[in-house]
Amino acid sequence: MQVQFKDVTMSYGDKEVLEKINFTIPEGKLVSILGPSGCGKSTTLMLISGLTYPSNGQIYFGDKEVTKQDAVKRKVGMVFQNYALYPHLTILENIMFPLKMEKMPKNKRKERALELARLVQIEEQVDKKPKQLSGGQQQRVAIARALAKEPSILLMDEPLSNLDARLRIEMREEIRRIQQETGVTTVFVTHDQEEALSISDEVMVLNEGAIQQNSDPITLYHKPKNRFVAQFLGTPVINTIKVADHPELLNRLRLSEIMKPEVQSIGIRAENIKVTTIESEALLSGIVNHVSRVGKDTTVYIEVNGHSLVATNLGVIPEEGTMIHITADIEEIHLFNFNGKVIELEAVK
Ligand SMILES: Nc1ncnc2c1ncn2[C@@H]1O[C@H](COP(=O)(O)OP(=O)(O)OP(=O)(O)O)[C@@H](O)[C@H]1O
Repeated sequence: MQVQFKDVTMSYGDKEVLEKINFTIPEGKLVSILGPSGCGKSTTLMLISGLTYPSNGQIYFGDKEVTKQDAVKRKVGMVFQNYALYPHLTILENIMFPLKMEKMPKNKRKERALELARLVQIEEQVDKKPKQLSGGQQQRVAIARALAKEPSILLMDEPLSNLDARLRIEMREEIRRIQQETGVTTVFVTHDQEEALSISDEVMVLNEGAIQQNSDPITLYHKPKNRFVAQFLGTPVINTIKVADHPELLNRLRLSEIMKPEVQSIGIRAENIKVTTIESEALLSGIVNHVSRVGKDTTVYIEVNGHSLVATNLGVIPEEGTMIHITADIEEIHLFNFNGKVIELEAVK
């Protein structure tokens, strides 16, 4: 089911949490809502579920307006961080529970629950109680239960937060597989950028009550629309260099005279910094402050006029204390204006 928000505002008392947001979640896709703590991710999910209603604006499921429709009628499935399984029921009974509420005949609901147990690969555990299962297995049960009623939309609120690092990676792949097998439109809330980028068809980045960008993961990473998105995605954090601190940059980037006053800072990701031996070709020159080697990864910290830049993919490993000249392909350099918005490269050519 397609979900659409039209000018949706949400306030708690005087506090405006979402301000006139507009987006469409296409049918059958997995869309992540990503953003820092308190940006309104869970609120957006609650508005989709119908557990809360917006202060203003409209919400549509397909062509039908559901803005003030009761949560039960919307038929959404929900999965939470804490699994919320019934401890006294077996795994099978947990999965069957929503079907029992719907008064589905017992043999049919057992058949459906077993089918879902197979889908989430928990069929060996169906006679156990939740506490006999690992966190990852319990989350599989919670997903099966949420899918039992064939929901119009599956909503997941930080479903992997309680799992350890390795299990998180395994379960996010599982969520992707289950979503693709069932084709259910899924909205996945997370504050973990890697999680969002790895499993989503589209990622919606929220901050301060506004959608910063809504794109597929590759576009989001390589073509951020503003400095917030550029800095929120990627490890290490993108290098941002203020033009005022390095006025030589504007000439070295060969920007047109019209554009020069527009550029407040530039961003270059650590993996896009390259070394050049030709000083005149360099964007900046600096002293290698520190070289850190962890396993296969080498991170180089370069001090340029009192500011530290990070490079991760230099090819050569420079010696600490030496001077190096650095550059980057023009396509990999992000130009930000004084409002933090990206200036499109086409505009400066
Ligand atoms: N029922 C409520 N009453 C008042 N304020 C609320 C209520 N629910 C949420 N808020 C506030 O709205 C803002 C957004 O909350 P929300 O839970 O949507 O954020 P979030 O992005 O999901 O954050 P987190 O990642 O920390 O869970 C926060 O400042 C929060 O304190």
